[in-house]
Amino acid sequence: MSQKGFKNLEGANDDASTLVDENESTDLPATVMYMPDEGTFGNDSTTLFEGQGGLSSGMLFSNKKKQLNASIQQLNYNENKIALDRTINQTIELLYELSNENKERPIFYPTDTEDDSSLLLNSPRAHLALVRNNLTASAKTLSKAKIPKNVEEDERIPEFKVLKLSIKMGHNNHNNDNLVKNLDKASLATLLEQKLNQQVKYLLNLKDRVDDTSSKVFVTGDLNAGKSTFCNALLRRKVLPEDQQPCTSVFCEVIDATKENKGVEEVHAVCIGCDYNIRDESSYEIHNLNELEDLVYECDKYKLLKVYVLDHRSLTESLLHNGVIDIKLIDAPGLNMDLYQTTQVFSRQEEIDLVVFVVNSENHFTLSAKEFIAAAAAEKRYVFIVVNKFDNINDKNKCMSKILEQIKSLSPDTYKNAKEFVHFVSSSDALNNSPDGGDGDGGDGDDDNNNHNNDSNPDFDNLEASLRKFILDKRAISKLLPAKSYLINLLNDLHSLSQINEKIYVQEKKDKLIELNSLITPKYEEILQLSVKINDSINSLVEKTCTEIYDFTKNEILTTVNEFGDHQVVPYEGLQYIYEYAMETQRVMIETVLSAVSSSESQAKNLTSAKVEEIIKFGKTTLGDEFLHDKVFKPDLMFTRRRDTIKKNLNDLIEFSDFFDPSWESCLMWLGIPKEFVSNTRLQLSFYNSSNLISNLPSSAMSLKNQLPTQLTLHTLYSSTKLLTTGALIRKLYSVSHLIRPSLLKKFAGPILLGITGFTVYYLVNDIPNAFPRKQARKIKKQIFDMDYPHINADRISKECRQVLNYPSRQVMNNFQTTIDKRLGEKEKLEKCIKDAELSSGYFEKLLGKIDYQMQLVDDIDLESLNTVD
Ligand SMILES: Nc1nc2c(ncn2[C@@H]2O[C@H](COP(=O)(O)OP(=O)(O)OP(=O)(O)O)[C@@H](O)[C@H]2O)c(=O)[nH]1
Repeated sequence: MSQKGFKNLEGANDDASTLVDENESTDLPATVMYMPDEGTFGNDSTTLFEGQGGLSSGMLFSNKKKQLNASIQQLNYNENKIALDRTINQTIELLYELSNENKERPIFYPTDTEDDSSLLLNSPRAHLALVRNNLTASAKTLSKAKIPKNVEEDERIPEFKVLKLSIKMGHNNHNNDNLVKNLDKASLATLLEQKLNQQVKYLLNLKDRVDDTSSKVFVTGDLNAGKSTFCNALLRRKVLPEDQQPCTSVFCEVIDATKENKGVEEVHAVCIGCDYNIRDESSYEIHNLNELEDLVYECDKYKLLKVYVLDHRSLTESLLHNGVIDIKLIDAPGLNMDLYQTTQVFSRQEEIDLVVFVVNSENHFTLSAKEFIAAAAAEKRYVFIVVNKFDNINDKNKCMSKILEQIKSLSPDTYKNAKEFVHFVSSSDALNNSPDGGDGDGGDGDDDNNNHNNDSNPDFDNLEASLRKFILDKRAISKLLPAKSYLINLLNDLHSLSQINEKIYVQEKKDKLIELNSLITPKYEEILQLSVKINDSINSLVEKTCTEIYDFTKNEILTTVNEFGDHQVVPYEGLQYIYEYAMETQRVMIETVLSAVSSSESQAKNLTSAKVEEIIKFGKTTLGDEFLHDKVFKPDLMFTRRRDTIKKNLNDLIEFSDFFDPSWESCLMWLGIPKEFVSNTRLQLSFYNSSNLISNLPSSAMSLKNQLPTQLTLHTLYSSTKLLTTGALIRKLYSVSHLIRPSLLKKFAGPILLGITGFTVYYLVNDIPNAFPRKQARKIKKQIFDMDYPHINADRISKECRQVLNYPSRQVMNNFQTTIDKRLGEKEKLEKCIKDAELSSGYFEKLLGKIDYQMQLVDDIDLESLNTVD
């Protein structure tokens, strides 16, 4: 034995009564040891070494060797127990870890069911498949797997042994697979969470079971199969009530009274809801053994009956009182009693070491029996099968082969070791053939006294011997193997689950990355770029439109104002209506300005409407269905506010001087000179205004003489189609001045002056209809320019248009933003998915490593080979 193996024992909660440490390995253990080969017990070795008892040295050596072997086996047992304990703890850690992962990122649970018909009858999954086979109405209506036929075996969805999810508790749920299949990932994750928690509890129970020095033998079977009779036959006493009618409906745990109840035979009835504690009498009711007949029916009151009995047979005969380990026999209610009881029987499995299944040889296996054996065998590997009431069978060989055939598919290991594990017996005969016919207490209390003749029931003796051998001798197998098998199954399930998840997440990461890079990111970037482009286009469209509106409004007002004064705006009715004429002229001029503004507004309105449509079209063509246009544009509501304050701000006071506007130009026009001519000479005549004359005359005085023409007549002035130059005109005036003498002047001055005055007055009065509009136009124009009216209105109209255009623009851009947000959301979601998939695949990869390590550890626990010294 390795040093390491001994170290492992340190600090462990070992079976202290049988543990031998390194220093003591040469000494024999002080306790009684069962000698498997002989079926006897060795005494204190020191006595043997001292030669007391009169044994020969050869015998002493042989005894010592056996005791050493027994000690080594015990050490092996303890070492294995510690290794199992440790693996259970570490597996619990793995379960916690998995459960936390499941909370963070739901674990994928495969739900497709496999085509069971492909399973070999003896394959590891065959028994469960068989159970399912039987559960469905017909073997042919098995749910077909969704997996394609050509998928490799290793890619098939595994059949979980331990982590199989079920929606309803209980075993008889026909539609469970289908129900589970239809669940979504989150619901499956919740179910898995519950399952993982259950497994933690189960493992903790398993640990208790491994640490528990006693062995619990669970006797179950179909209703009325003879379970109680079988237990009684093992005790060689009628302790448990037997009846032709189903009777046992409460679990009865038969315990050796010598060890646990100070040798007092009695029943401790544990009520439903109470936790049994032998030292706390309030946790149970005490009854006599003979009351058991009534107590077993009280399933509504009691959950467990602890039956303390004394077995006075020898240590080598008694199973209960064997001197090696405490054995507890649990007589369970019949499986098909009712659903609740059956479920209870199933759930008690987790706290038992060995299952003895009693089947009525007349009926063979029922459906629930098959299901129970399959489930028990999956966990415990070996199931004892007692085919009872064999005395009633005529064709015993036929019955045997039929039953063995069925066991073959239910528990392959049991079938392989049928000699050890399958027994055809008659419990009633065994009980009735005992010396006192099963009525007494079975012996005189002498442990080493073998007074009874059991040869009359070799089959039952054989069964009893096998049971003893398995529980006592092969304790490592009977006690620890179920725990090991369970761990292997659980770790296998965890391995399958992790492997599937790792594969799925690696694939998911790959798929999602492809989706991200080829679809989502380009789509997101496309919409982003499009949004920038559309934003620019819309902005420039709005800008262009507003500038256009500003320009034409300003232009419209300016043109209108500039045209004032060129002609009368209202008909002139005569001097007597001069004031009305003035008022009307002023009003019409202002109205004209206002109508120019108004026409600009309606033009702006039309243009804005067209541009609003254009902007919406932008949105529709670029965003398609994603563009939500829920606002209706109403152009009529534009420019409904008070337009301007021109009337208020204009000085409309009419002055006397407003009616007179003398000028050469107007005078000439009044005289009937064509307008074109007047406007062409306007510039030249402006030279003769006083300021020009003052500044220009002195400098050009010297050259004047040379410039004067030789002839200048008014006729020339009127008839010439050619414009007279200023110089020519002055020269002509100068030459005429030579002809005018003072006497002549004196004679003509008066009438000329009178004529001029009369002409002037006449001109002024007649020019009123033109002079007033001209002057008024100048006045209004000046005021309009002073108040910056064209700009203010152009600005106002274009601003309102901008505001209106901003609505659809904003709507389009908001829609873009919504789409961008949506795409970004999709992108981020996918990125999170990828990250999660990466984390999950990494997590499962690591977990697989840990599970593999644990599996290796469990695999290394060697329960079957025996270490001995030669
Ligand atoms: N012929 C014959 N009858 C038996 C044998 N074992 C049990 N019986 C009878 O079968 C009947 C039922 O036996 P029980 O031991 O009460 O059966 P059970 O399985 O404990 O019954 P429940 O616990 O109520 O399900 C009794 O009348 C027994 O006498 C046997 O080996 N041979």
